[in-house]
Amino acid sequence: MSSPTTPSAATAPGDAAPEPFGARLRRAMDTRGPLCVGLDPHASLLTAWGLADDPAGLERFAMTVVEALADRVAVLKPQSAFFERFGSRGVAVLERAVAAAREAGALVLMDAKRGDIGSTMAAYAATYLDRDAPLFSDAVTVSPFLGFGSLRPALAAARAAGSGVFVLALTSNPEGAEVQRAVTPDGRQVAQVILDHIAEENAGADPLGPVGAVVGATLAEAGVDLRVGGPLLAPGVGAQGATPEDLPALFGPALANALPSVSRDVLRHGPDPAALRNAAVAYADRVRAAVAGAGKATGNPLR
Ligand SMILES: O=C(O)c1cc(=O)[nH]c(=O)n1[C@@H]1O[C@H](COP(=O)(O)O)[C@@H](O)[C@H]1O
Repeated sequence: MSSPTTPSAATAPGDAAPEPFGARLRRAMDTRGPLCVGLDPHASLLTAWGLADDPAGLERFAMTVVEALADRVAVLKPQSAFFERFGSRGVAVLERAVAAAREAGALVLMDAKRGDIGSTMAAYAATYLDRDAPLFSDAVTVSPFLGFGSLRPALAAARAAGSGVFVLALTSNPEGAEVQRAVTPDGRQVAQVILDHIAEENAGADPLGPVGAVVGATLAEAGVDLRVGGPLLAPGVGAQGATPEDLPALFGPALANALPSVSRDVLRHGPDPAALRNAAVAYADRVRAAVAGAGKATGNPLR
């Protein structure tokens, strides 16, 4: 995570077709380190940073994080709710933060967790995955609990734009299990059904498909097959108790595609940009070491 690079550029010079998200993400993870930092402007963090809990404080917070980290972390993940709570002025800050982060070379994963019937999903897709939309992002989180098929408009829009979609599968919160671990009539867990759909979407993609899964780093065990051919966003590192060292046991043969995500445990180091950077670099280094250590232990290069 040392050398500032520009993996977010979706279109290669002289090439009209956008470069697929999976290729851009793989490059970003390899060059910058496999880490996502969440941009979650909690009211308590604004206060701790000496900022007012208002749109001006929000803008200062968001831009400080973007300026400190977007030229070196692989992925920045703004959590939309923390911006939406300020209404249109908060959404305007989100637009500026997304544009500035992409400009600085980070891939922006919009954490919006959208999910609805297909025709409404198409509007969400237009919001985040249309290249001309004010909130256009490199990827967006979506919820499959109205049925995986309801996500089709987002999956199609992502492919067309060279963007990605991260589908909730096994979330980091303990309450998720009652739905996600439920067993379907064919004997699979709901989470496995979702993961199987994702794998189908990514079939044949190299190095990574555009459809990721969200798998909480807090889980004691996976209990499902995580080899979906796409990235595995792993929130829950830091404030929710998971560590980079937990990742090899949880992800097993899918470890190379894991993208751990940390929000509060990096953000609490602000507003000093150097302290924010050091916290992110330390996490990226620990993830790299955990992945490399697992590769040595198994004789598998985990690539
Ligand atoms: O999709 C997510 O990012 C997500 C999925 C999940 O299972 N658990 C989870 O915590 N998240 C998000 O990841 C972030 C975690 O923040 P911290 O606990 O502060 O690191 C929040 O923005 C959550 O909304």
